[in-house]
Amino acid sequence: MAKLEKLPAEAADRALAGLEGWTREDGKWIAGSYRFAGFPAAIAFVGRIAEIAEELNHHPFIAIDYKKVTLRLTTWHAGGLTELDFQSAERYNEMYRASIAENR
Ligand SMILES: C[C@H](O)[C@H](O)[C@H]1CNC2=NC(N)=NC(=O)C2=N1
Repeated sequence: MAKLEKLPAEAADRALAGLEGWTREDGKWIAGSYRFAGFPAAIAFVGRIAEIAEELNHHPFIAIDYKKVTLRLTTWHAGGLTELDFQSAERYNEMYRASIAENR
């Protein structure tokens, strides 16, 4: 399936089942939150999100709430969820897991 082709609902639900910690907000968005030791760590993570978003040319909505960062993803051009949303979310999960491992 082309990366920017809107996924049918059941395909999106299947992709979501394999994506730890993310939920669907409505038919068009997925959302995931990450918690950090403090505000500086949250901001550092946002900087790394920006690098991945630029690499993928796929940009999340980012909410920073002190030690918590919430990302929301949709594919504007497709008017809903595409594989790129799930691939992006998986990259952010991988980056978060690595950042937690680093700080042990
Ligand atoms: C021109 C540029 O490739 C497009 O505007 C990209 C940029 N980042 C994007 N981000 C997201 N979330 N959806 C898009 O459709 C999208 N399109």
